[in-house]
Amino acid sequence: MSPNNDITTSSLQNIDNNGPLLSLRWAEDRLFLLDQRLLPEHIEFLELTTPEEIWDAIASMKVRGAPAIGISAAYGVVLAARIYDGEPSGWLAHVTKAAEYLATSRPTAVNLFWALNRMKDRAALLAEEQPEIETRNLGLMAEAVLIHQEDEEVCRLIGEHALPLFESGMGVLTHCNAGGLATAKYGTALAPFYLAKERGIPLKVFADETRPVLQGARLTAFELQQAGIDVTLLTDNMAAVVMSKGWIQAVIVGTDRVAANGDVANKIGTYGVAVLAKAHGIPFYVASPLSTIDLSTATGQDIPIEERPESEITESFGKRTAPVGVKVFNPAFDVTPHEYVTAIITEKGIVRPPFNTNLPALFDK
Ligand SMILES: CSC[C@@H](O)[C@@H](O)C(=O)COP(=O)(O)O
Repeated sequence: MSPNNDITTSSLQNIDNNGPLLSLRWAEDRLFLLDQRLLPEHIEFLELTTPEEIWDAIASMKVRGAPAIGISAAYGVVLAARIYDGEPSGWLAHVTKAAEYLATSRPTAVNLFWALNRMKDRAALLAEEQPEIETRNLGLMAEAVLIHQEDEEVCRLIGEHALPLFESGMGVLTHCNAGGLATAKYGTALAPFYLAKERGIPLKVFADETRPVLQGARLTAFELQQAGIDVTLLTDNMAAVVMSKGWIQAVIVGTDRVAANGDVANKIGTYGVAVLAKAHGIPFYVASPLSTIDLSTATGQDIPIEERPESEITESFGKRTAPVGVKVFNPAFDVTPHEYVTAIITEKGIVRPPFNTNLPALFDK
């Protein structure tokens, strides 16, 4: 069934003809979450009302992409607080425990911990200043909404800073999905493509399909096509050939965590793309909100890399595609060493090497 035949009433409210499909929406005391596992075949929104449901949606990648999982987890804390029916003296411990539980859903994207820390800090202040549980819960709600709204603005700014890097007619390769679906709106790596479209600047986007769970094919190709952006889908092993043909003038990807020295964790396969870009003299850009920069992690070697179930590799296209019992290695992310990164584009502007001094400077401004 084509996606357009399958759009439900609730999803229609999320489609704005000039922009991307929104992956998250808070309404009616619940989180409406676009189930990204079902794309591009079905556009279906889940209605989540408990922290356990949010934990499961993050762990099973119904919601994915660093900023989107941070926002979802923040709403998870709101839902946990609303369930609390004890004395005001136990409220903070309950909320903190819920945040710690939500933090166990996925290990690599630092936005998850960043958002949960913000919620915990807010909860601590509210517990100090507000005697009423209801007022505290409203305060937590306001913080989650702020995290959500700020992300949209941050993504738009990343797009504004990145756009001048791309000239009219350029071919730009991206890996995984760092688009509107992975964020509140616009995305990080895909934000300049939306702005280019708005301003009539033609770009040719090449999307790697991104094995094993195909975020490039299912999500990036889908959302760019929906927005009328010129996108060509490639399998991951075609990146070298399109670069050698001279079709790619830049690479831009998102990230799950940037270490203090500029090493970048992103979807498995990103490192290979960066090495290929260097071999072909093509700039390799990383779009990253400040919330994804983790100065407390010294280098990429210190970033925890999630390993996902073997079935993501042994079962594809709805059937078994590898022998039963074969050994499998399935890391969800890799680390691109900073020497392959031409620049990191943030909401505060473009950061170039040396990253170990230029990244901390971003937080002083
Ligand atoms: C703006 S999203 C940045 C990253 O989170 C994205 O590139 C990515 O690697 C997502 O991985 P996923 O496993 O789909 O959550």
